[in-house]
Amino acid sequence: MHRIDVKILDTRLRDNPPHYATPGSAGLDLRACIDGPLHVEPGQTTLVPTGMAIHLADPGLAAMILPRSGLGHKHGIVLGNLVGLIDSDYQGELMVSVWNRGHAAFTLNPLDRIAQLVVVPVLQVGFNVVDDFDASHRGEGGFGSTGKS
Ligand SMILES: O=c1ccn([C@H]2C[C@H](O)[C@@H](COP(=O)(O)OP(=O)(O)OP(=O)(O)O)O2)c(=O)[nH]1
Repeated sequence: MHRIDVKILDTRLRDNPPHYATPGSAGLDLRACIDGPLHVEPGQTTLVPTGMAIHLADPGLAAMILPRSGLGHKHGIVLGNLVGLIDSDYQGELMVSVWNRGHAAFTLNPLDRIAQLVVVPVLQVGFNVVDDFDASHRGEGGFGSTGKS
């Protein structure tokens, strides 16, 4: 198992340090470290602190912030950046861009679980600049080019 360093920046998280909800969870819940209720109006995007920082350190790792499916599906609460990408050398507080894409105002309360963090492996590659690629089956076809009768 990989182990990464975590800083708890908000003392309210000390009683509930980061842990996966179940042994099979892929996502670590991120909580809204806000001082009071925060109303997010339809169409509004607001940056919410999570009270924690991670340092992945290994360039072979990255983390992604993803929406919670229940919040997104039932309430339209998703991410203003769609996906947040956390670099392995980032050491600042994890921030969540909360976007209310729904039609009703939504209230976030302190320590609500607002998004989830997934740690993923990353391949760092070198780029060879070429004039032509080796032939491939697909070539340049895309955007629905397959499966036409
Ligand atoms: O949802 C997010 C997305 C990013 N970050 C942090 C971690 C990430 O490593 C850093 C930079 O993110 P990104 O590279 O996506 O931002 P940018 O807009 O390209 O700015 P920068 O010039 O800082 O790279 O911001 C978050 O806390 N939450």
